Amino acid sequence: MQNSKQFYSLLQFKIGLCQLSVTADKERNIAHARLAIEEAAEKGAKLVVLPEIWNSPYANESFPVYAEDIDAGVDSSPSTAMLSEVARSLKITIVGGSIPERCGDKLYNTCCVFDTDGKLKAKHRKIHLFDINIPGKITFEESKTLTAGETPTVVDTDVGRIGIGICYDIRFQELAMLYAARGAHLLCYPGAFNMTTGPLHWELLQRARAVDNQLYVATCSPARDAESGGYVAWGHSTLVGPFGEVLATTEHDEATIIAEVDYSQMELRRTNLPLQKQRRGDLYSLVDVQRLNSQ
Ligand SMILES: NC(=O)CCC(=O)C(=O)O
Repeated sequence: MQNSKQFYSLLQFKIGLCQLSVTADKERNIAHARLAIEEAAEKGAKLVVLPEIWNSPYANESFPVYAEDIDAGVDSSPSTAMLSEVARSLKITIVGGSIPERCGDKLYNTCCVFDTDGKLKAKHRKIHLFDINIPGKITFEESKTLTAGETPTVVDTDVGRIGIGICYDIRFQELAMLYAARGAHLLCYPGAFNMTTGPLHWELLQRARAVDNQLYVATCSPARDAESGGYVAWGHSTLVGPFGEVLATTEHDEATIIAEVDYSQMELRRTNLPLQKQRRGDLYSLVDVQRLNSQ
């Protein structure tokens, strides 16, 4: 594995995926997320992942109301202040799901990663906005309120090199390939798939990203809320291993998954099936794909 031991200390560790219930009460959501993180850490998790949009309802009307100015510091961002504080006090790494972020006159769907000192290590703004129209089933346009991020995010942490995507980002295999090429061990996708595409695509996409790139994939969804009349999330937060195997998953209710990540499995699978060496870059490359797509 590329330069692995140079920057992270844990080859094997427990990951916690907190599939949280989310309400319209932001203060409650923050306190609730904190309790779930503490519970996961108590059970031994060294890395905790939260869902997409965990401090606010997932709705275009809510994003501007719940948005926080992350760059302006802890006073203007109670959600990230909590994440930073809890990461520092528990000495864990947190992939902080996502929250609506305000920056100037723009809004983003943003994931913050905190290290064991509580420092903000990375900020990923969702690159591919979720604009979908399946008549009679689901219509949603994130682009009505949100702006797309411009930067892929790979971050070195105590628990390995992590590539970050948010929900719809998982549909774009080139992003995962780029992360793998940059030496990521684990891809984390906080995500809130829906009741139409979720049953068919959610697990399929995770397993595809994992097996194609021979690395770990972790996803974390909000728990399903079918009563409030808002967006209904599919749930099913999951950890997939580098052989495409589902290592841990759950249904749609609130739950915390604790599961084991072991990077030696990546080495094993890459030895079993040396895809990176066998790839015929002389016959095809991402540059060719981009060129053909734009013709
Ligand atoms: N929040 C999202 O990006 C949802 C993505 C989704 O449901 C899909 O089908 O893709």
